[in-house]
Amino acid sequence: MLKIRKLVIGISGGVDSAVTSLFLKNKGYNVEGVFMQNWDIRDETGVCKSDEDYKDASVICEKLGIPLLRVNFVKQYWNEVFCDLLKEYETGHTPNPDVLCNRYVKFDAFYHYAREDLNADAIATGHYARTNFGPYLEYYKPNEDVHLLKAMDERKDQTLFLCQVKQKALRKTMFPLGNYMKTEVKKIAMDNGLEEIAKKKESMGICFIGTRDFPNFISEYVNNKPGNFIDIESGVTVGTHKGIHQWTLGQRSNIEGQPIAYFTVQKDVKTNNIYVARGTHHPSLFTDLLYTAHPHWIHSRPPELENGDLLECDFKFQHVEEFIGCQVYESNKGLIVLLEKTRRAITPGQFAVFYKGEECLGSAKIIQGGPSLFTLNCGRNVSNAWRYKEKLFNNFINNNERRICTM
Ligand SMILES: Nc1ncnc2c1ncn2[C@@H]1O[C@H](COP(=O)(O)OP(=O)(O)OP(=O)(O)O)[C@@H](O)[C@H]1O
Repeated sequence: MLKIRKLVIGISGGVDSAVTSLFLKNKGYNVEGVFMQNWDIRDETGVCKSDEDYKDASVICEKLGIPLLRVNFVKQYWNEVFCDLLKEYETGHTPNPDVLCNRYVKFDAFYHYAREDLNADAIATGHYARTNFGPYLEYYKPNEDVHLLKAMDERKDQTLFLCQVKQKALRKTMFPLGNYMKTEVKKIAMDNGLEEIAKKKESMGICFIGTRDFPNFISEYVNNKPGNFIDIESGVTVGTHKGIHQWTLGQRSNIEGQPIAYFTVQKDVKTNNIYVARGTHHPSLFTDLLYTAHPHWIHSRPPELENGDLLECDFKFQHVEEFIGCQVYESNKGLIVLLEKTRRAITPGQFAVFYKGEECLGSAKIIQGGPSLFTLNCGRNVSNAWRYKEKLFNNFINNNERRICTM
């Protein structure tokens, strides 16, 4: 067990951290709140959402009798999260800033600030996640590493966003909401004088965009480089666009003057061309293979990989989607992941997140999707195409080539 003389909680002004604070206060901890300011640019209406959230955080803390500090992490957010985001968009990828914000800001800058500047023994957040050290670190072991576990509320589970967090901070973090359903949390807030906070609209999407549409926002930071939309089947140019950073894989490409619904399939950074396909279920959008960069394992490298075997586990790369079984093979450039079923729009820049049962093992950034059903089917019938790909994969594994294969 960890002796806790002081605990610092991240208070965002939302219902989850409000109820987390209430729980901690009721348990008698010496609690101090920190509101992190990660972004200080006003949106086009002159509003800085951070000011409104800080006001709510102050109301919560006043009600619960918790001192609150407003701490500026704008520099860390800009350098570690936003610059990476711009770089990713410039190279045609679609990043996940929430994952990086957790890794570099909440579970690094904030953690170190709490530990070193505020002398806290541990931190707490309102994330829906669990660890094997327990919601209040009651099973903390000084000589053991911690495992990250899914939340009880599977719909709200936020382990996907915590998939790059480092051991050091995770070992000393409490997630008091891990065993609660979101509906229960809202009810607790309502029953404890936090009605206004409970009714507050949940923040959706990337916090700093404000009410602007995404293409307008991103064009303020990334230079437009016009290119063509090319029909992947016919090779015919069907329209033009202002830049590959404005489009993401699987997204409907609203091509001017085109009555047909086209969807983004592939981007070519060299030519700025975007390949599009007709219909949201077009086979060029589906693959069951992907390549990633080097992984980050939350606890330790899985024993299967240590032994040079395939790791069988579950995969997910978006919060809303279902888990899917997969086989993971490690190469010297990263991971090669073969999915049990095809998945739509495997998007470079997003994180492939791996689970075994209730445990989130870790994650790796997707570099590239494998050949699509459309590519495989060119000149072959479907079952032949599957056999062909299986052969490629098996050859690859059997030859134990320690390089990324380019199929
Ligand atoms: N600006 C912030 N300042 C301090 N802590 C924060 C801030 N933003 C998020 N957090 C912490 O991270 C947790 C998860 O935040 P996130 O925005 O991902 O989820 P959320 O469900 O909207 O949380 P909440 O309802 O508390 O706003 C919060 O509960 C809080 O503890």
